[in-house]
Amino acid sequence: MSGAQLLELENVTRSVLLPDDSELQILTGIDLSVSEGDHIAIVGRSGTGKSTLLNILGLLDRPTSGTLAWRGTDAARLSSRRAAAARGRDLGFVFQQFNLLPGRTALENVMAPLMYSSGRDFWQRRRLASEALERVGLGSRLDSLPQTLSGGEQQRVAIARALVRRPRVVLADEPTGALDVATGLAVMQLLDEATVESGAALITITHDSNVAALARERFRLEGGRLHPLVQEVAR
Ligand SMILES: Nc1ncnc2c1ncn2[C@@H]1O[C@H](COP(=O)(O)OP(=O)(O)OP(=O)(O)O)[C@@H](O)[C@H]1O
Repeated sequence: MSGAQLLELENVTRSVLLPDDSELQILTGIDLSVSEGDHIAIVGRSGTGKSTLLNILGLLDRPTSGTLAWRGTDAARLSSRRAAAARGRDLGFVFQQFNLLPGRTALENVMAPLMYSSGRDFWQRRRLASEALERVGLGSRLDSLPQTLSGGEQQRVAIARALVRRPRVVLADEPTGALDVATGLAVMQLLDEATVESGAALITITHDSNVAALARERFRLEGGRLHPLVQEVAR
């Protein structure tokens, strides 16, 4: 069952001005409600605006029109300080290419987001990071460097890093895109379980319908809008 509402998009559009002064309409009317415990998958062909939508959901970009509310407050009214705090603490990101710091151990990578926190999160960063790595099954690889880990293991480090501050929403952009099918599904299952366990909402952007099938709500982004997707995958 869904918990408190976190993000709400109403009739959100996003367009950009091209060099010839014409306007490219990328998103034409997005309605989406995201609550605690949700797992939403958004699929769509290349160039349909998935990254554009993810940037808006991650408070990195603003809609051209329509409203985006973050925990009941219109994001346009959030001070830049509150928006930055939400991005740092309440939103976790997982990327296709893992984006781990090379030359830093798994533990140091997961501790990195806690370096900017205060209180318990800062002082207990080593313990919190090692617990997060244990949760993703990497308790024995704390001192491993990313280049000595497999792709699936690197993505699990990235998941531990995304979850270590206990975000309210995790945004995953093609999280299985650099992994083989079996590893990708295992990583996705882990990401789903870990977010459910921490009570966060998970939004997965993917072009892989098997990955999308793990989500509890699915949409296809097409023509600048989200269309509910019925289960269409046999596994
Ligand atoms: N700042 C910009 N200026 C011009 N065009 C842009 C800009 N941002 C996005 N676009 C265009 O808008 C469309 C949607 O881009 P977006 O990156 O959101 O798509 P996507 O679905 O994430 O694609 P992919 O799956 O290939 O990453 C693309 O055609 C892109 O070229």
